[in-house]
Amino acid sequence: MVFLSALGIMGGTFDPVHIGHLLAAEWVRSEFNMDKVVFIPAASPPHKDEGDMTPIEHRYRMVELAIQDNPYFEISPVEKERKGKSYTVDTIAYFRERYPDKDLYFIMGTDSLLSFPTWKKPELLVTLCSFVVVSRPGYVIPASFWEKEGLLPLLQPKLYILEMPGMDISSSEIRERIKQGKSVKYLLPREVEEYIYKHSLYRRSYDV
Ligand SMILES: Nc1ncnc2c1ncn2[C@@H]1O[C@H](COP(=O)(O)OP(=O)(O)OP(=O)(O)O)[C@@H](O)[C@H]1O
Ligand SMILES: O=C(O)c1ccc[n+]([C@@H]2O[C@H](COP(=O)([O-])O)[C@@H](O)[C@H]2O)c1
Repeated sequence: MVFLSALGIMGGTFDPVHIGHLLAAEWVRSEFNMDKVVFIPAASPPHKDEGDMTPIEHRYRMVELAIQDNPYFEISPVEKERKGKSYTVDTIAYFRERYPDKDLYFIMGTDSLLSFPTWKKPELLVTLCSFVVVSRPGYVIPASFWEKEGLLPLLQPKLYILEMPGMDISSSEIRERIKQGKSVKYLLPREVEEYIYKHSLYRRSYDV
């Protein structure tokens, strides 16, 4: 039996999931020799306006379709099923309890790291897992970020910064392109693209 102990957790709004997300998860998995990466679509992302957000059922299904060909990728409904805001500290506490012996790594892009000090209970969160931050075109960590007192000394020992091939892709750009009738081919998996057209996502209000 192979002993595998590192688990990656990739949270996101995934509206829709795209190849930037998938590459980040696979890059980190491979670099850290993780046994799997669990994708967690957030039902109610704390920092995002839910007004025009696609219903979680669609976003969740698109992630299922996107990861189906990668045996190392899984999806969890933990935030889909939880009421209220999808706070990462609650999600990681759940995984910590479920996998007491595993090293947990929360995977995120540089933009997420920059907002990290404003997340719910960041001082508790840093005690529950480590963090892998992947590079993202357009986002740099300013020197002043490292000068913040209080949280940073706690975060830094648990933080890994990883360069990955730059993917200047965002869900918002994909949504905008679809709205304008432009191609999104190769920006996301074909199955996800087909799902979007089949359900007329990003063009009108949605029925689940
Ligand atoms: N192109 C990318 N390169 C690296 N990391 C990314 C990329 N796109 C998203 N991420 C990271 O994936 C996580 C989930 O991102 P999210 O679902 O909000 O996608 P997004 O493309 O940033 O969406 P939106 O454009 O709607 O804000 C975040 O931690 C984010 O930093
Ligand atoms: O817990 C928080 O306070 C918190 C605040 C902002 C973002 N997050 C998480 O960070 C991940 C990326 O967020 P987003 O908004 O870029 O999709 C996702 O899993 C969010 O739930 C978490």
